[in-house]
Amino acid sequence: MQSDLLPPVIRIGTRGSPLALAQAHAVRAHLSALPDMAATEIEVAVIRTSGDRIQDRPLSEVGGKGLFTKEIEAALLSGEIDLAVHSSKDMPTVLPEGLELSAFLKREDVRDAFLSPVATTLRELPQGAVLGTSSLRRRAMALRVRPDLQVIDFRGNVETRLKKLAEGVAQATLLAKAGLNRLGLEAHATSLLDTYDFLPAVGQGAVAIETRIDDFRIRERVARIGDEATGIALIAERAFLAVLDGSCRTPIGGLAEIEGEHILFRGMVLSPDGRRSEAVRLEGGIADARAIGMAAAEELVGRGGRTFFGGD
Ligand SMILES: NCc1[nH]cc(CCC(=O)O)c1CC(=O)O
Repeated sequence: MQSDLLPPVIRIGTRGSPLALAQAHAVRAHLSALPDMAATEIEVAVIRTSGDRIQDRPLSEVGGKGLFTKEIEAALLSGEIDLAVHSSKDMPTVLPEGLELSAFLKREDVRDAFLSPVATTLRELPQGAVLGTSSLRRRAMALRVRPDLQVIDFRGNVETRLKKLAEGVAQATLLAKAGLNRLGLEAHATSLLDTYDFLPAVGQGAVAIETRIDDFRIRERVARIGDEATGIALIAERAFLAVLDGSCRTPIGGLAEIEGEHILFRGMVLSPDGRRSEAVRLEGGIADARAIGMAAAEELVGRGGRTFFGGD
């Protein structure tokens, strides 16, 4: 079984933000607990991405999701690193040839958190209050229930956004509860948004592990630390997103919930101002996860037609 042996050192590639590092270290801890990893040293290698460099423009204008993954995926393909750890929600649906998402850690809280020094919930914010968020989905979802809010762009990592909120740049912001939890900052959440009012982003709360498809030794280890229900949910959600992704400027929410052999999928597309929205809900068996995600998206495309997807 010589060929199954790992090199003495393997490298995990990640972005350098505190959240990304926390996620990479969580994967490292899971891997090093595997019985046959005792003799392998696992390093965490920080890779700076274009998304980290571009700080002055809204990301939706400069090219979206791939910006946070391009350099990391190049390092993975070249063998500089052996696996990459990402927030699933930041991953494009199409990966470079030769790479795959082999596993997901057990999903954290999927909900968005509401953070504000002046109100307990989104609904209780004063009339015309300023909400800081750079997410098209959060903007549209918030405006759907509070059309009076003034939404301003709020870039930067989680800590930067908390600082801006403390400085009064905005009266409220929205952040993934999962990210706050992983950073030990959960006490900053004022309240949590119910997924029935406010659908999370596809993949929210799930840490993805990307590997080279032909690297069987690494894939086999990574598969052993993956959570099966999370993987099934992500198949449905990413299939949903892949059908809709034609327009990455469309606000989209999507969530699959797994209960034993059963899957419940809910999805929504919105106009950027939140005035129009279309929701879908489909359920079935987990074996049909991909088909359910795709069917949900096709249903929305059929109903929304040109209104939401690139039409005028
Ligand atoms: N876009 C940044 C990003 N990517 C993943 C998370 C949170 C962690 C997760 O969803 O797993 C965040 C921060 C946020 O949206 O609050």
